[in-house]
Amino acid sequence: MEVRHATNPDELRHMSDEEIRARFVISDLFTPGQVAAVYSHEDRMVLGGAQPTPGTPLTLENYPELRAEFFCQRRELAVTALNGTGTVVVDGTSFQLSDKDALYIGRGAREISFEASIDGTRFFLSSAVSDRDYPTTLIPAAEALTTETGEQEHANRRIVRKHIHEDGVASSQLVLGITAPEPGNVWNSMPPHTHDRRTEVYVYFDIDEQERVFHFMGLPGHTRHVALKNGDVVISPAWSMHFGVGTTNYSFLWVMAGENQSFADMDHIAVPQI
Ligand SMILES: O=C(O)C(=O)C[C@H](O)C(=O)CO
Repeated sequence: MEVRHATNPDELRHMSDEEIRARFVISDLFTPGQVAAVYSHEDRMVLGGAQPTPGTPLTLENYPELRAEFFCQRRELAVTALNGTGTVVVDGTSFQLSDKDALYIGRGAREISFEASIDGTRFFLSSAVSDRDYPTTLIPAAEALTTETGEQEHANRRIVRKHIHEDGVASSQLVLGITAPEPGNVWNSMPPHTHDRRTEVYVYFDIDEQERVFHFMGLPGHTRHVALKNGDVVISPAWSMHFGVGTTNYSFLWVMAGENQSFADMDHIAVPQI
């Protein structure tokens, strides 16, 4: 498993475009027939992708970097179907996931495998260290806590769906949801914000091959951007703003881990300060 180190905000200003991508962007999580994972020292999150081909299940391995007896020995894990339909089997119990459903898997689960019902099914994996055993629970997209935010005149009207959150399925650290700008709207997470108590990771998806999302990061007054394609992941350290604009409509999964689980605990940055 690749290991990514944590970053000091002062470093970002001096990093080349290539160094920024190498530190914060993960572009190769989804390969047919494989599970891939990256360990980030930002709040010790593990981010992964599983893309099984129908008829050939994949198993989550116990990566040596974890120095654990099994992956979830000290960790909780969220598995989200970005696209497609499939089954996640946890210690012999099967959970059916379709488009944008999430499965919370509590600490202590030993055997985890992924099966696809259709070609192109992609499961995104996000994991954080857990201090308790919470029950494994399926959160269908239709049961996510759904709110609408933003304004058409700012091209940022969007639907925010919260799957794992403070008032929903219990977890130790993970908070997870999926946001989709409404048709004709392209900006996300505006006005920008930081939350010094949590790392946040975005996965952009539902994007055609010829389109891109430009994702901004950094401190107010010192932003950098990365151009992202379908399935790309970007890590935002707790100190970093995180917002983006697409050349088209798109969806993104966001997942946080850290000191607290309070979605509202954020510091907004006014647009002129960006
Ligand atoms: O579009 C939005 O606004 C979001 O989805 C915000 C993310 O959930 C986020 O960055 C929470 O910190």
